[in-house]
Amino acid sequence: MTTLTQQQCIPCHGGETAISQAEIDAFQPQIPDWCQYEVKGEQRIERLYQFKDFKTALAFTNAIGELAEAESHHPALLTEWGKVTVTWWTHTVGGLHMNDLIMAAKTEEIFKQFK
Ligand SMILES: C[C@H](O)[C@H](O)[C@H]1CNC2=NC(N)=NC(=O)C2=N1
Repeated sequence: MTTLTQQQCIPCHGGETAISQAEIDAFQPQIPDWCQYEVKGEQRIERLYQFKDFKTALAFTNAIGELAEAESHHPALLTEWGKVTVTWWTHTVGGLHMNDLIMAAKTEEIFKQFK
């Protein structure tokens, strides 16, 4: 089993396929606080992070934005007072790709710097 944080995202240009539920289940212990759900038939993973104020939530949002640009894989981010909801899925596969699991694990690493 490879460590998600040590992997890099691959560019998705279309033609890639979604990962299987068995693969998601195998990696889930590395991202235990993320929940998987479906929107219009597409799988996504999501986690809510909590912060002491809006400014810190915004700084975390920007740090995740920097990560997204560095890896060319981009989340949905909802920033509120004291909260950021991070959602990962892959538009080009219409569901979950390894990129999403990698990015969830890397999001966890960044959150450790905000604790
Ligand atoms: C070439 C580049 O990697 C692709 O356009 C990326 C950009 N960021 C992306 N982010 C997400 N979440 N899904 C994608 O399919 C996607 N495609």
